[in-house]
Amino acid sequence: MDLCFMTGSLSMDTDTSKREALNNRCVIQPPFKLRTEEPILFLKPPSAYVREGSPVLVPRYSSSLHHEVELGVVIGKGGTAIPQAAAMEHVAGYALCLDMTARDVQDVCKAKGLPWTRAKAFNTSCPVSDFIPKERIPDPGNVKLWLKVNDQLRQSGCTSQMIFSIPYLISYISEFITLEEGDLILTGTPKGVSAVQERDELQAGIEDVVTMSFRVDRKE
Ligand SMILES: CC(=O)CC(=O)C(=O)O
Ligand SMILES: [Mg+2]
Repeated sequence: MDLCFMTGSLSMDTDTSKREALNNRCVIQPPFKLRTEEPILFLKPPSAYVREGSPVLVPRYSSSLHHEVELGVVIGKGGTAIPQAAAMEHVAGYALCLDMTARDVQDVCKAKGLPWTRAKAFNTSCPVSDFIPKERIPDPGNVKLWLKVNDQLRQSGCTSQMIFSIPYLISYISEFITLEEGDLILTGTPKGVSAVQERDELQAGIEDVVTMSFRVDRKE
């Protein structure tokens, strides 16, 4: 998997009418001003990926590392300006992902109008499961995700609550960033994000499709 695109800021919502209205729009229209209802995007580099067996590291500069469980969409066929109608043809499959976020740092960045790179893109900030072939999730817009910390359920939600559908996100991003095979798009997290501590055990899953676990450690 290559670059990791993240969609953020309240990416899941329970207001169906708002969701439907947004998903019917796919092209950025001039003037090129970010509308608040557009997805907020940020990037994670390949060094953010971490696989089971290796720990998630709390950055030295953070005292509030949060978990965000998310469905990741793996691009199989690249493209530019992909129409929503064709978007799913570009999907190879999925991965269960955690968008680990240094919330204290993100709050400072938000207050100062700075980018979220230090809060979201540090080493091990993107734990990922094994690749899940597309056929194993026939309806990615309606799967349940969960996350436990030390066996306590913290997050439980359904991708039907996403504000932005997967075809919309692929179309939206590819308008200005060419998507490439292996890119991973994280689609937003359900409610319940909370802080983790050194030595915590994180477990997450997608229904009966996949589970994964990670231990939290502090960078020496
Ligand atoms: C405020 C955030 O960190 C947004 C985000 O990443 C999300 O999944 O929502
Ligand atoms: Mg997130």
